[in-house]
Amino acid sequence: MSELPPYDSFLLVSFGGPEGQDDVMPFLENVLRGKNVPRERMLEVAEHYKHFGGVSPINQQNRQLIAALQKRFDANGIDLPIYWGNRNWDPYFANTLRQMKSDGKKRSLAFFTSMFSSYSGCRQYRENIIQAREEVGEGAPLVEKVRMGFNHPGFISAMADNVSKAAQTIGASPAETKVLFTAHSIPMGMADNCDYEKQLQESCRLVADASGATDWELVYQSRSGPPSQPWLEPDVLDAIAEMDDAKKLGSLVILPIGFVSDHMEVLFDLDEEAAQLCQERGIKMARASSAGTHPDFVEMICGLVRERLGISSEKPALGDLGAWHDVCPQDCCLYTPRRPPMTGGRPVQAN
Ligand SMILES: C=CC1=C(C)c2cc3[nH]c(cc4nc(cc5[nH]c(cc1n2)c(C)c5CCC(=O)O)C(CCC(=O)O)=C4C)c(C)c3C=C
Ligand SMILES: [Fe+2]
Ligand SMILES: [Fe+2]
Repeated sequence: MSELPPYDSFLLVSFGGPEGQDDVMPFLENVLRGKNVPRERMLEVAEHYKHFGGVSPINQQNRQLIAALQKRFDANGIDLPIYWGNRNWDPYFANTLRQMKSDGKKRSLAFFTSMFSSYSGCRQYRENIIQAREEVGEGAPLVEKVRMGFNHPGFISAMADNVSKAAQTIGASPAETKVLFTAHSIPMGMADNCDYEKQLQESCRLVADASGATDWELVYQSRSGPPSQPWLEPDVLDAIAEMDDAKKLGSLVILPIGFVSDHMEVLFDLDEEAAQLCQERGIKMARASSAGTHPDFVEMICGLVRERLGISSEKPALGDLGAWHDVCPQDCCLYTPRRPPMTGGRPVQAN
């Protein structure tokens, strides 16, 4: 068996987003290809993007993350050039891998901008990368992801810090307010085959402990399936209304723990819809920032890279689940939709 080349590059693997009005529909066509999502939902989401000028904040946030990472790589003596590729918008994976090949890169460590394991956040990215490597052909670099960081002390402290800062803006401590953690809802057929909910529950519990929050719940947002298909619940808006009906909510902090930066879904579903609902009901609401470029989060990514480079032998993880696997098992994050997708890659392993 031939020996693997050493890691020579770092790849930020992300989702991508439109950069103007004309990009919105082609972007959404990319996102929803092969997914059982009604056309009306796609048009509804298109309106959210158009409402913000057709520009998703995600690409700019990824540029900022790369800039912050570059500084931390330099300070930590990590000598890997940083590349960036997306699933749904420019720069697409195949173009990035082509560039890496022409720069002579052979083996890359990748960070996926999803903190929790699911088909979309894990396996689908690995399939996308296999497909992109096939497109690039011989000499395309190998890509290996670092482990999931949902219980890493750096992620937990960044999230706890953001909860505390948000609570402060409404004159409370985390212990004095209700805290809702939100994550992207996914179809039950997807949730059944991965550890998404288990990791989310653990992460929320750890952030609550670290911030001193005692009254908290995990809820979901951005559901996109047809009404006939079960997705993870409760929805954030339903949860707020139900809780407030049961016992008047004085104040509320919402942390989108399932998103690593303040995406359009966060801006629309939380800063517009949830904020409006809270205003109507007289609930003091503060939305905590997602991880973004929080120094502890950036340091966490550096730590995950250092582990894989062998610079550090520690694998920090809080709570009960331990450090997640470096290499995904064969059946990791499979998705068997109730209705087969129209298109899509064959199930493959990319580690
Ligand atoms: C079948 C499942 C999903 C559908 C349908 C879906 C539609 C959809 N999603 C976005 C925007 C984003 N989705 C993101 C992440 C994400 N999406 C799903 C599942 C479906 N999305 C999952 C499981 C995840 C991973 C969650 C996570 O851990 O981050 C993101 C964030 C991407 C990132 O930060 O890299 C966005 C943005 C749209 C617009 C959409 C269409 C209606
Ligand atoms: Fe999504
Ligand atoms: Fe996985």
